[in-house]
Amino acid sequence: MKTPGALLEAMRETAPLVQNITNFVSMNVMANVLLAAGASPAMVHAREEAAEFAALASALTINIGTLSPPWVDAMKAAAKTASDAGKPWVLDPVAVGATSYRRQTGAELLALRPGIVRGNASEILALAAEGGAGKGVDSGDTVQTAEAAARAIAGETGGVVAVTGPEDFVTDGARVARVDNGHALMPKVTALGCALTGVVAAFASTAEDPFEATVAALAFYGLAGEKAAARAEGPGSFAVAFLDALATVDGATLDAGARIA
Ligand SMILES: Nc1ncnc2c1ncn2[C@@H]1O[C@H](COP(=O)(O)OP(=O)(O)O)[C@@H](O)[C@H]1O
Ligand SMILES: Cc1ncsc1CCOP(=O)(O)O
Ligand SMILES: [Mg+2]
Repeated sequence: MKTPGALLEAMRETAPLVQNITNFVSMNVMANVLLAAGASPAMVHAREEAAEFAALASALTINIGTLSPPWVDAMKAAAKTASDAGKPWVLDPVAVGATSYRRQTGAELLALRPGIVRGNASEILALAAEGGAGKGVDSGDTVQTAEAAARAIAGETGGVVAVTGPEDFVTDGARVARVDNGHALMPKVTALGCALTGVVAAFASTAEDPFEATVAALAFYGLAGEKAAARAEGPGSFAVAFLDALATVDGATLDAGARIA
């Protein structure tokens, strides 16, 4: 078993190319977060090229935050290419419970068996068809309430499911972990969940075990949030300090600061 810090260093050594089919809100934030963390982001979503690009990338993220039919076609084609090539793809089911179109698309993407799903508690509940009290993109449920839903999704996909919030929960159906890093300012900056999904993909692209990769990515991200909050006066200065912290946290710092149970 590798430590979270070793997985961070391994990711940085290759600076993996992470393709993101993501929402308009998140594109800039996510690209900057991935660069600061040590990966190489590319936002490529056109139906005409998304699958071709997925063959080049080391990992793929699919985010339904601002979906529309041509994008969903591209998501499915890219997901299939990544799966066929044995590359990790991570689903971020943004606001999946809000509308019937999102519920249907979420179910179709889940049927393509993402290696990792990362969402907030309301999204994981809705993706498992267990309701959820989401308010648009924001969670209205506790992480604990969504643990059974996460296990059910992992059983369905054979992959890893991460539920994020004040304390994150990760399962692959057999193993479970809880990550207690993070700060309450994180949900006050838009797209930090989306950007986290990219960081999870980056870790997964260079780790052998997607469960360990997910846990390490969550601890890294949460620890950077804690370090940024110590310097911030509010969400604005936090957002800037967070990028700096992502670039500054190294393997040894991560192993010393990770709170994983
Ligand atoms: N109240 C909180 N305290 C500490 N960390 C949090 C809190 N809420 C969210 N986080 C962290 O923020 C990051 C994004 O998670 P989350 O807000 O659940 O995603 P989303 O933006 O998709 O809803 C994760 O690293 C999570 O651990
Ligand atoms: C505000 C908003 N609206 C559609 S997608 C999006 C961004 C959601 O980002 P996150 O899930 O990381 O909070
Ligand atoms: Mg989100």
